[in-house]
Amino acid sequence: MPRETHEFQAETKQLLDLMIHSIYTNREIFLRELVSNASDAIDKIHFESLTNKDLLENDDSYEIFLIPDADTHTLSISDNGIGMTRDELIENIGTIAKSGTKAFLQRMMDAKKDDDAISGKELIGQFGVGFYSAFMVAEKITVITRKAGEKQAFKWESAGDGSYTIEECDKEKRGTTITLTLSADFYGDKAEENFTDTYKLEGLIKKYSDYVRYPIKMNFVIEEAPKDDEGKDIEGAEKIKRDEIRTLNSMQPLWSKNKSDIKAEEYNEFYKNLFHEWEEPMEVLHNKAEGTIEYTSLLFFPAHAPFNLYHTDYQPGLQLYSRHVFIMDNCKDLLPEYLRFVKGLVDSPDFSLNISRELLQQSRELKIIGRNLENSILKTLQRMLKNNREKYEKFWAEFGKSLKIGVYGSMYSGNDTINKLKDLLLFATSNEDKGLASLKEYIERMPESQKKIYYAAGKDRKAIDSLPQMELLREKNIEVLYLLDNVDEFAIEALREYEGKQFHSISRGDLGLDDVESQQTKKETEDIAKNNEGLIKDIKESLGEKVADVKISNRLKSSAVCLVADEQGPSFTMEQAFADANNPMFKAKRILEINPHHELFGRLQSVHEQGKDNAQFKDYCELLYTQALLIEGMLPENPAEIANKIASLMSK
Ligand SMILES: Nc1ncnc2c1ncn2[C@@H]1O[C@H](COP(=O)(O)OP(=O)(O)OP(=O)(O)O)[C@@H](O)[C@H]1O
Repeated sequence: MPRETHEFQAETKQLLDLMIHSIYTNREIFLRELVSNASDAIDKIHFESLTNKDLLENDDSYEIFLIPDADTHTLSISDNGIGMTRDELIENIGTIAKSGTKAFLQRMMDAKKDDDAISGKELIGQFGVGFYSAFMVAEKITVITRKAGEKQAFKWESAGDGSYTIEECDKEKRGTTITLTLSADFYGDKAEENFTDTYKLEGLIKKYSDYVRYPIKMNFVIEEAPKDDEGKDIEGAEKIKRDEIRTLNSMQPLWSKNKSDIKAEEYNEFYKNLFHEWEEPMEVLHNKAEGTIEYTSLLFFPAHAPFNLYHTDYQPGLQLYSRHVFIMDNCKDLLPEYLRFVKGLVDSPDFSLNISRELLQQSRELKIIGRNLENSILKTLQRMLKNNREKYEKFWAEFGKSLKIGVYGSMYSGNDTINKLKDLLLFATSNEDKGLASLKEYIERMPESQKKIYYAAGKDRKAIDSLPQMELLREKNIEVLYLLDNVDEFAIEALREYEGKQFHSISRGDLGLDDVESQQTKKETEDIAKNNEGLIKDIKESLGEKVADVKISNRLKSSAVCLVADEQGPSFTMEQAFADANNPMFKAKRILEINPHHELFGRLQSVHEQGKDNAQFKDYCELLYTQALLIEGMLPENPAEIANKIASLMSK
C-alpha cells in the first residue's frame, strides 16, 4: 500500500489548532494521557486474551516503555497493548467521536464569540482531550502500531497541520509506539521543560501515573567511577556509563493502602489518572469490608456531570478487580441505574478472574456487595445533606436529575427506591428566600390547615410566578414547589405522597383547600355556576373538542381565565415532555376555568344573551380559550385566524 494522505475531520482540525496554539499551561499532562491510553490498550489485550490466548504471541509481560532521545529530540511511549488496525487508526486518531470533545469545541467557540470570561485553560481542564494533547509539546507525532493477531503494521504521521499520512510498515511486537518529535521549547538543557530528561520524566510518572497497573519502564544511563579490587571508586579515572532499566511507577494500588495513610491529593491524582478525568472528584468513598464477603471499594462522585450522562454512549459502571488484578471495566451490575454517575472500583478475592459478564450478573457476592455500596453512598448523601448543605446543593445541581429519574423509574421497577430517595430530593419553591427545600422542610413549614403539597411546573421561576393559578395560593401564603426540570413532575407523580400528604398540581383539578374562607368561596362559586349553567354549557359547546370541560373558577383573582388539566391525566408540561420524546399521544385534558369576578364575565353574559349562535359569542369563547392557552405557553392551532379576530374586536 502506498503512502496515503488524509485530511483530518473539520472538528479535529479545530482541536489541533487549539492544542498547537495552546493556552493551557499545564502541558506536561500529555504524558499522563499517552500513558493512560497505553494502559487501556494493555487492559484490552489482557481481556481479549482470556478467550483467545494466541493473541498474546507468547508475550504476556505487559509493559509500557518511555524512550527519550536527546539527540533526535524525540520522546517515544511504547506499549505491548492491543494495537490498532489501519481503519482503527483513522477512526480513533483522525476523527473525534467523543461527544465530550465535541461539546468542548462548542463551548470553546461560544466562549470566543461571547468574549466569555471562561478561559480556554479552564475548559481544557474540564474536558480533557486525550491523544491530541501531545500536540501541545510536539511538532510532529508518529504512531507505529500493529494490532494483536494481525501481521501488517501501520505508520501514522502528522505535523498537526490539517492532514496526516498512513503507510504500511514493519513492527515486530504487537502494540503501539507513539513518537513525539518535540517542539523547540521542550527539549535541551536550556528548555524550561525538557521532556528528554529522564529524571524529569520519572518525576512526571510518579506524579501522574504511579498507580498505573502495568510497569512503566525507562532506561537510565548511569555514570559511575570505575572501582578497584576492594570495590572503592578509582579517583581521577574516567567515568563509565552503563544502562539500567528501571520501573518508574510503584503500581501499588492506592485502595490497598490504609485510609489513614492516604492523602487527599493521592486520591485526586489516582482518580484523574484512572478515569481520564481532569477535575478533582467531589467526593471520595473508600471502604474495606471484612466478613462473609471481603472487598475493598473506592468510589468517586465526579465534580461535574458528564455531558453524555443521560445518553446511550455514556458507559456507567465500576471497575472490578480480584486481588489487585484487573477483571473488567464498566460493570453495570453493582450499582442501581440512578447512581450511574458514580465512578470507581471494587476489588474482591471473591470475584473470579475470568468470569463472564453473564455469570457475573447472577453472582450472589456481587449482589451483596452492590447493596452495601448503594447503602454506603446513600448514607454519605444523607450525611452531606444534613451537615454540609452547600456541598449537597452542588451535588444536587450536578446529579439531582439522576436521583429524580431513579424515583420515576421505581414506578415501573416497583422496588423501594422511592423510600431510599425521597428524603434526598430538593426543589425550588415559591419561597425564593429560603432556597431549595427538601420535602421534609416543606412539610415543616406548612400551616396546619394545609393538607396537600402543592406544586407547579414551568420552564423557569418567572413562568410559574405569572401563572394565574398562583394568584390564590400567593394570596393565601401557601408555599408551592416549583418544578423546573422536565423530569420533576414525573418524579412527583411516582411519589404520589410524602408523609401522608398528597401532591397536588396547582394546574390540575380542584385545589382542595379547606380553610373556612376557601369553603365559603367554593360555595359562592357553586352558586354562580348554578346561575350560569346555560352560559357554561354553551361555551363548552362552542369550544367543542378543544376542551374537556368549562368551569367557574374559585382560584383566579385578577386573571380572566386559566386552563387546568384534569386531575387524572397528564399535565401540560408532561404533555410537552411526551411530545418532545416523540410521543404526542399523551394529551392533557383541558379544562377552561373562568373568573366570575372579572369584568369580562359580565360582558360574556351580555353577549350570550343574544343567543349562543351569534358570531360574537363564538369569537369570545375562542379568544378566551386562546388566552388561557397562551398563558400556559402553548400556541393556538390557527394563530392568523385568532389575530384577525382580535383585530376586528379591537376595531369595534
Ligand atoms: N496506545 C494506544 N493503543 C491502542 N489504541 C490507542 C492508543 N492510544 C490511543 N488509542 C485509541 O485512540 C482513541 C483515542 O484516544 P484519545 O486519547 O484521543 O481518547 P480516549 O483515550 O478515548 O479518551 P480520553 O483520553 O479523553 O479519556 C482511544 O480511544 C483508543 O481507541
